[in-house]
Amino acid sequence: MPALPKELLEKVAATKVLVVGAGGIGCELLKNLVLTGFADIEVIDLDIIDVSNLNRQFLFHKQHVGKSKAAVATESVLSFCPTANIKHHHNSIMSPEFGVSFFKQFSLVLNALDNRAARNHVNRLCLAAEVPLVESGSAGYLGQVSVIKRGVTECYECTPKPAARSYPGCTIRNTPSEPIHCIVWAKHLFNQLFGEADIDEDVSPDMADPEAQQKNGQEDGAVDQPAANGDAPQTNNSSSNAERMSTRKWAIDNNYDPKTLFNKLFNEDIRYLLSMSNLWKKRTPPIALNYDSLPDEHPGSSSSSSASSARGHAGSGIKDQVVWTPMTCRDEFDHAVATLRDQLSKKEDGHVLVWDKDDETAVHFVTACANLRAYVFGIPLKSLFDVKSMAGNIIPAIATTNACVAGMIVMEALKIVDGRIDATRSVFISRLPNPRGKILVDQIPDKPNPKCYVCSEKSEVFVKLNTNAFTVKQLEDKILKQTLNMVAPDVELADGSGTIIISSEEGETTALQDKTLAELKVVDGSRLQCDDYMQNFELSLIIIHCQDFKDGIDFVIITDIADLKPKEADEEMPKEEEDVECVVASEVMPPETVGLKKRRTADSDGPDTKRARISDQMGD
Ligand SMILES: Nc1ncnc2c1ncn2[C@@H]1O[C@H](COP(=O)(O)OP(=O)(O)OP(=O)(O)O)[C@@H](O)[C@H]1O
Ligand SMILES: [Zn+2]
Repeated sequence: MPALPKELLEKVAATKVLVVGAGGIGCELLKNLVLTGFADIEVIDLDIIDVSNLNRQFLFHKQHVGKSKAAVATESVLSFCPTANIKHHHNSIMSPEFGVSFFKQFSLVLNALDNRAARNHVNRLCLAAEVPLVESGSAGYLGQVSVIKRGVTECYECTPKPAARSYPGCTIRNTPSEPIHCIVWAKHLFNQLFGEADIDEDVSPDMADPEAQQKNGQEDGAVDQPAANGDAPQTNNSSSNAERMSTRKWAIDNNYDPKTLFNKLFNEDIRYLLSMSNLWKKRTPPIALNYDSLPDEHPGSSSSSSASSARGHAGSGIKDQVVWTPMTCRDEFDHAVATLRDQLSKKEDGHVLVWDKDDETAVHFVTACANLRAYVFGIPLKSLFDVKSMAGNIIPAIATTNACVAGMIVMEALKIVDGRIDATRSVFISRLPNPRGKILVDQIPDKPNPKCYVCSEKSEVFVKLNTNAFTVKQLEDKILKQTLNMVAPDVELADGSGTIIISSEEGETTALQDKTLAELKVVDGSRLQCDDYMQNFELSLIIIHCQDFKDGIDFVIITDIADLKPKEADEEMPKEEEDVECVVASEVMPPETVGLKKRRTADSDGPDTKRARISDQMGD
């Protein structure tokens, strides 16, 4: 590459840059930046180096495994460019200390992240701090770089991203038909037993399954619990799913005894499913497993040779690519349960294990459970390698793609530093050459979407839900955090009462979280003022009450305000609308009936005070 003009080189050297992420793209990017002449850099990454990173994250070597990515990346870059001024943070960019004032120090932010939550967050902070952002990503052979500048280009959230693929709860809990259904169930089971338990990730038979309840002779929803299930851990077998008992509590009460757990999961629950006869009218019914008599050969195979090699994890194939026999799965299950139980017992009170595709025991647990379930339902079994890649949603990372993306980031960064934002482009690496023979395709960045609830002037979102059933906690978790990507929302009724229903201060609104919205006077047409001080982001949420939700869907977000809004009357409710941009399916838990309790007003202790409190703690 020809040397940069002197004037640009000077600008480059004087530019303060933030690199977010020191993984596959981030390592290449840091190396490129210093070689280009950038000399004032801060880098942040929350992770430590894993052995699996070494094949493509070339700033890291074997001796660095277990150390901070940000620290080692900095050290490695300084070893070949000792004059650079690089500061590192071993932390998440979503931590409160990296707020708008932190972002304002930089002339440029470069993302090298791998997840949507962090990308959304950085997008919002760059918009708030008015710092240009270069966003990037890679997936196998595909790569992409785009420039985001407030008021000039579209932001990361101007175009809704497709929802992550999810599977209907009934399929996962009652009628799996593909290996992925069993893998999802096994990951949910890991969380129920050892991790952050989520009510939407229940693993026990679902009596509310509409198919099971079809009136057809006997109503399956009304069958008596089979005797073997009488002391079932997750006694959610009423059609309302109202009486849930914690799977975790049951497991603890049984000291995580692997055989007891096995019997419950792969025998008693399966016999219970079998009693829901409607489910098996057109499907092959599952088989309940017996802990003491499992085959040591693969389903359908008459020889046990492959089985014995699999059990010892030896044989000619690569160890992780051997498919375990049902008996090996049981042994692996026993071992993994015992190990995870020990790991959990060493945690401080209230702390749990976190599923990680790079944690060997966690992957062994999921592989064993997924395969035992697959065996129960006559679904093909998968190797540890396959389960790991399916459970981790892994598209193999390719070092050369990351290298190209990192190069493309620097090219766009140089245009920004040179004051030529109009010359920036969105650049894509495609899999096959286009008709003009190009693999790298660029396009002029799109303009901001005037309807974007993140970067447009009017941040309004409509949400349809059943105010009599939807709880405050569900509003916070499913809508504000999981769907609208807020991190620490404060929510106030915009009816002049100043009632705060959700506070980002821990414990402040805990007493309200199980109340339904209707109980807090949030009804059809209510407007909620939502504020995330960490993202400097405000949003009006307008509630549309809707009683009839089906198929496990319990709310619908509508962001296309213009089509919904009657021309004159702001307060009038929008009509039914098909322009739905996001649907999240889950079950609705029956609400508790408790009375309305008014909270403090914004004047007395509003989000502004909170912001000040946080900066006090930081000492700035
Ligand atoms: N909130 C965050 N704050 C700071 N760094 C983050 C955050 N979220 C993700 N990262 C970092 O972004 C980097 C993304 O890099 P990459 O896509 O190569 O992921 P990886 O974890 O290194 O690899 P793989 O996921 O394939 O094992 C990771 O190092 C990750 O730790
Ligand atoms: Zn936008």
